[in-house]
Amino acid sequence: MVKVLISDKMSPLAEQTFKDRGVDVDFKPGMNKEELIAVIGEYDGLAIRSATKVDADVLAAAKNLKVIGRAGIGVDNVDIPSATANGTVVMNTPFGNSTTTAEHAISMTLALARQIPQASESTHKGKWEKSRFMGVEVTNKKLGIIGCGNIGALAAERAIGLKMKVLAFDPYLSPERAVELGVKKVELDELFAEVDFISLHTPLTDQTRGIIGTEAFKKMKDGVRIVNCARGGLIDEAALKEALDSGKVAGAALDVFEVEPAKDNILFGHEKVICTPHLGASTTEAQVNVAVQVAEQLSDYLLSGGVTNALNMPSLSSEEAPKLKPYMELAGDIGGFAGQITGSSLKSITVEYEGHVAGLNVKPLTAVVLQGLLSPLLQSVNMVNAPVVAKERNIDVTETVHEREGDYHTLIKVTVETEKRTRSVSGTLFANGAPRIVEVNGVNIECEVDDFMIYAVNEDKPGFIGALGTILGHNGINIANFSLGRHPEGGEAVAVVGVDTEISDIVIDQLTALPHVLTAKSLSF
Ligand SMILES: NC(=O)C1=CN([C@@H]2O[C@H](COP(=O)(O)OP(=O)(O)OC[C@H]3O[C@@H](n4cnc5c(N)ncnc54)[C@H](O)[C@@H]3O)[C@@H](O)[C@H]2O)C=CC1
Ligand SMILES: O=C(O)CCC(=O)C(=O)O
Repeated sequence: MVKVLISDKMSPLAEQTFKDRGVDVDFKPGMNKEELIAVIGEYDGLAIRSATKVDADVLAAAKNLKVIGRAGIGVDNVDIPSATANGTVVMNTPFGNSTTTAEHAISMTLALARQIPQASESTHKGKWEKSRFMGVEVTNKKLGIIGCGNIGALAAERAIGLKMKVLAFDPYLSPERAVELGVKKVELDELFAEVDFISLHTPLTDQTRGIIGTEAFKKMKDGVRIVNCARGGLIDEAALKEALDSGKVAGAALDVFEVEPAKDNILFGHEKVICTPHLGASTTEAQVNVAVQVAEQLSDYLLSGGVTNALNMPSLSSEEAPKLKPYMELAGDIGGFAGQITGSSLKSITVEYEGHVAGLNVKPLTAVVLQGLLSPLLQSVNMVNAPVVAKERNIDVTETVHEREGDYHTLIKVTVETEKRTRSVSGTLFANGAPRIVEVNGVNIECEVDDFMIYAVNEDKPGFIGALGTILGHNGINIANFSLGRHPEGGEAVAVVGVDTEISDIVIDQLTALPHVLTAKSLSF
């Protein structure tokens, strides 16, 4: 039975959803790093919110961890490159809390405009300070949205409903989408120069870290108000304090902080700052959404191989997963075959899909081909990290889909180009779903894939098969399958032999020493 750990506070519906799906689940929120490291090895899945930090140390201990699910959007608390290297899929729930977070940003904007938290505190103290809390209207004011994705767009729509004029800076926002939303797409400097309110909605990345800092404040209108319900590191907090003290910024509403949990912060106690403790996603509705979604996504992956909302792997629905299963085996076999017969450094890999397979979701198959191909050459390659590993090594990967049927009703062909030459391996599935290799380097063959195999290329001259059988016999090696093919008579011939035991280097040397043998290799699957 697969086992999952929920290591952050989460709606009880997450635990219930796992149990309903037949997944063994432990709910242990509040563990420190050492406690997590001590137990993580037991689990196949990990469901988290933002408190659990899944760093390289945790992942190094996570020997069985196949999937991490973030019940929420931001995954900056997960070391995705280390997870990828570990073969661990990282998923989030990208829409479950977006409405709630957009509503929080709008609430913070209005609270900032009318100083509601400060006025509330003063009134509770019996001060009745009517003249101290003079506010500003938001109607007809300009709001600058930085990051106009899911939440930014929802916030923009709501601000337009409040009769604000919305400007948006987002390099990935298309002009058409801007028109559809009713926002003016602008460059960042124009946004800074024009707006009365700024609301941040980007992820925290190397490009967005400190996007609001000393230089940005210089470009803003005096009396600007800033709302951050995205991530703490987007604003340089020391620079914000200076801008608030100087009066450049009239107020800031912060849900997120550079260091969280924020128990101590230079902005705490500032009369122009209102704060919430990372409550952007904290509504009953959002927490039910993300808890159920994360439990469903993790269960799907662990039980059926379905991949939804993964950040480091192509998506694969639960309906597609069983259809792809036999192809996964075939793709791994073809990739493994091509990788083992390829000696020198890879320049490019082309994966072609023809016939039935071309109608399926081939992205995960390409990942498995790459895993098979790269595994003989590199250590620690898995289906999740194989595309990244190929890219890091400047290997061009091309995926081509031909809807037409060729000689086979379904075919995967892998062509590998190295510095020295080009090789290819093709395979099909028989009606019973059994994988068959049907072509190697342009030579038609037909062989099953056994655990141990010999691949030999020889000049097509009489006597080779007998000599090969003799060597294997003398070494006590039983032949399970034998497939032969050749280029036009007298050219190169290919022999692929399935055997019952692993082939030693000594046997390979004996085969290579045979007259007319050009190559002999031991393969294992
Ligand atoms: N306070 C809270 O509790 C919550 C905070 N969040 C935060 O909100 C962020 C946004 O969430 P979504 O809108 O769902 O993400 P999203 O991915 O839909 O949108 C992010 C947008 O930022 C844009 N972007 C990326 N780099 C940019 C840059 N350098 N400059 C300007 N725009 C850039 C992207 O093009 C994208 O459109 C999340 O990454 C998360 O950090 C999300 C949920 C709850
Ligand atoms: O889980 C939470 O409360 C925080 C949500 C959040 O920041 C996110 O989804 O990115």
